Amino acid sequence: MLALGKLLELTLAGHEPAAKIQLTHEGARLRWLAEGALEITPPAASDNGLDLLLSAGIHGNETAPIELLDRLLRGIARGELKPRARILFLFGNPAAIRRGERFIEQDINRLFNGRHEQHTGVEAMRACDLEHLAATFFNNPERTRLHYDLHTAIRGSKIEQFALYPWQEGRPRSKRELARLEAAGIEAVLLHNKSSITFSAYTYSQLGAEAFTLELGKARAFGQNQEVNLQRLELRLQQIVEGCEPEQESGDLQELKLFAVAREVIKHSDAFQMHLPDGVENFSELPVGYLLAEDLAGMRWVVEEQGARIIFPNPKVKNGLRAGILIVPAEDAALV
Ligand SMILES: O=C(O)CCC(=O)N[C@@H](CCC(=O)O)C(=O)O
Ligand SMILES: [Zn+2]
Repeated sequence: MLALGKLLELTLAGHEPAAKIQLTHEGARLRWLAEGALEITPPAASDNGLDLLLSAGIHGNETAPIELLDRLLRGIARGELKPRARILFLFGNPAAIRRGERFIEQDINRLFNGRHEQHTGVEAMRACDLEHLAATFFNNPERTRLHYDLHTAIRGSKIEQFALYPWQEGRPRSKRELARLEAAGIEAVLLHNKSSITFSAYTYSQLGAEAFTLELGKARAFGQNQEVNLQRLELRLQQIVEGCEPEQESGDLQELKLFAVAREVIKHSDAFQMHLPDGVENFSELPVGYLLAEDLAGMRWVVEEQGARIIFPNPKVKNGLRAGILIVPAEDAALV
């Protein structure tokens, strides 16, 4: 196998490879760009015009997606997977991956769309670097641009694998991309309804990519991801890499559940309290009238929406950040 196929090993060791460029027997080029960043260029004659950004480890303890990207990259470096797309592999937060922690100083997935400029430290610098790497990769608007930012969640979930679809004023959602996610085993999609400061929101709104955050199960340490079943996603990613996806069968998205954001719960102060049991799962339903959270000055979040569910409840986030999202089923999402 080509040594650059061991990007994860290099990243975990904090090593820079001696040779930055290597070629497979078939002529695909692997180029190391920076820590945790490797670009694949297919032979010109096979290039199908897709630019595919695959990122994982934006949160350092979310290891199942990191292992998945490692397998894909090794397959390419061994010549078993023959890429027809340009690909950028990114391990998002190397310092946090090495420690096995969500972040070192602050959540890097709240520092995109320029937010890093207001901060200092390891995550702010890395978010700036990731924006540049992604912008340089997606620099040709004539090519098709697709970004999957792969995550696992802090807690268990009633719906194990789901996607979050960023928002941009006036931009329609792609039915084709939703069908692709459905074929990859994704069970539900949450449609954001305002701009955000996550990595996928940046590539979607600033770089014109179709972009998704994918939540794939519960976060566990390296080597302990047997319960995270990534088979369908892995197969679909292999097919996208090789440009051999089966024709999109269904147009009706029968199996895919769509949700919309009803409200984001923002933690304003240290007085913030969330009234949920410790082990509550993502997508748990909450009845109308339920007192979900309280904060200073008598601020209260009471559920008013029929069919409301909670995802990502986390009262430990820093003040000013999202401590949970109240979602509702979305029936009439505009898709093209
Ligand atoms: O499990 C949790 O509480 C958080 C899981 C997670 O990291 N989710 C992403 C979602 C990003 C998005 O909204 O697209 C995050 O919070 O960064
Ligand atoms: Zn995450």
